[in-house]
Amino acid sequence: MTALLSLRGLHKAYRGDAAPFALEVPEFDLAAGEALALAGPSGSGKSTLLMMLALASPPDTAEGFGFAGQDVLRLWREGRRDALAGLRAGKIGVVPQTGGLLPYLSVAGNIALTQRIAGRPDPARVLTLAEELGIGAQLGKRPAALSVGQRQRVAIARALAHRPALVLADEPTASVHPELADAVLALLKRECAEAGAALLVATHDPERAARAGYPVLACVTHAPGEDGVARSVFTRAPLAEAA
Ligand SMILES: Nc1ncnc2c1ncn2[C@@H]1O[C@H](COP(=O)(O)OP(=O)(O)OP(=O)(O)O)[C@@H](O)[C@H]1O
Repeated sequence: MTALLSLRGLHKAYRGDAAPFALEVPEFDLAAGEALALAGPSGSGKSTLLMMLALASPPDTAEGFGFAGQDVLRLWREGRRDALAGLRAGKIGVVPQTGGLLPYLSVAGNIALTQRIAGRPDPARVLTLAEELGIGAQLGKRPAALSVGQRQRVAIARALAHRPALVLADEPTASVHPELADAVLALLKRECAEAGAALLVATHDPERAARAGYPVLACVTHAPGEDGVARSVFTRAPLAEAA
């Protein structure tokens, strides 16, 4: 199995405040089409990791950062922000923790946004995703006229609309009613599986993720040591390369 995403020796720290924090990822591979939940308590670095995987912020140091056949580390080193933005727009879908929908666009416009940015308009897919996610009747509305759970499903549809290779969801059930949370997680997993997209879901609720069928990778957290830095480590054995 070849890795879609491959991280080696990645390190990111926030030092400038009263509670310095460092994230370490010694090894981490994710295969195309694979789903995984990243679990850790609040402040353990899940969002920090997802933002690096979304190519929105660089690691401080790393030995390797490969994604979709690209050397992301080199792109950051060479300041190739255009290439990073193109990779992000074409191959990554993000479901934010809350919000993120554009209030002046309709539901249909919001879902189609990732297609527009990727340069791959596909109105039929917007309709299909909306139907599958149970928001087909809401396409003409603005986000403000939707329930919180419906908005979350619009964000999921938008993250999938341009057929990304990788979907990153940051606590996608955080603002959803507990009764709906299991369904949202299952639905996200099913939609990604059908689309062949790899999926990483950050969660502080590993039991819920496991119930929805996700393998769970829990981070190891270390309280501040003598240097005052709290550390989190996310690690996972590398994938064996296909013969
Ligand atoms: N821009 C920043 N500047 C300084 N420190 C930051 C910054 N962003 C995050 N941190 C710190 O990094 C640590 C990890 O934060 P992060 O948001 O990644 O955790 P999380 O696991 O996603 O938390 P939550 O579950 O509450 O969303 C926290 O201690 C946080 O205060």
